[in-house]
Amino acid sequence: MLLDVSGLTGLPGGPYHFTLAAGECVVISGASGIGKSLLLRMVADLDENHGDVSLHGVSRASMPAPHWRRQVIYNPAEPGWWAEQVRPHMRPAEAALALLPRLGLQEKLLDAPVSQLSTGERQRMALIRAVIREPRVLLLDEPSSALDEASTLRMEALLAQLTTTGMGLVVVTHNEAQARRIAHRRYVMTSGCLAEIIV
Ligand SMILES: Nc1ncnc2c1ncn2[C@@H]1O[C@H](COP(=O)(O)OP(=O)(O)OP(=O)(O)O)[C@@H](O)[C@H]1O
Repeated sequence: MLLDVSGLTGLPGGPYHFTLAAGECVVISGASGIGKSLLLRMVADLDENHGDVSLHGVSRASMPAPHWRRQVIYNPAEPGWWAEQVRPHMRPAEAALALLPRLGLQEKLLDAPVSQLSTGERQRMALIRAVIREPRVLLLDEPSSALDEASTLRMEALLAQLTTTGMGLVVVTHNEAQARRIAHRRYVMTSGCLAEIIV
């Protein structure tokens, strides 16, 4: 199993259990405020949490936190940026250049200040920023919340291609049509547990 989450507890409650295979896209949905973002943050080890989380059978507890976070990347709906321009965030830059047109973004945006990008442009740039780091698992929190339909479909096509490389995706979305399009398996989060639903 690529990712195995067992008995995970923390601020949103729990214990939560779920699995993710290599090349799989798992969608998590649930009521607003139930704790989906906090769950993803716990998996990425960004907030205090307890439980067993492993990657390819290797326990998260056995590796330094930065090593875990390079392999399991959390991408929030409204990502943070640490430099003024877009380009310094893009390493390696060549990989970013190749992905820009896939998401309908112009190359000149790399040299724009982050603050001048539209919300949807920032959201797509942040996805590229995460993808080019080649994580084994990408945790995506409402990745198309700021996107129009055409951009959403382009983003979904990229996600599908990523799964063919073996990357595992966990996607939180409120968009039911999107969940049906992209999910290999689905969970619904209710207070205290994740229930797998048949797709
Ligand atoms: N750092 C925090 N400390 C305390 N409570 C928090 C913290 N962050 C979030 N919460 C609360 O925890 C609950 C779950 O938040 P979370 O953002 O995970 O919900 P969500 O399921 O992702 O919601 P949505 O679908 O609206 O994005 C909310 O009631 C939120 O106010």
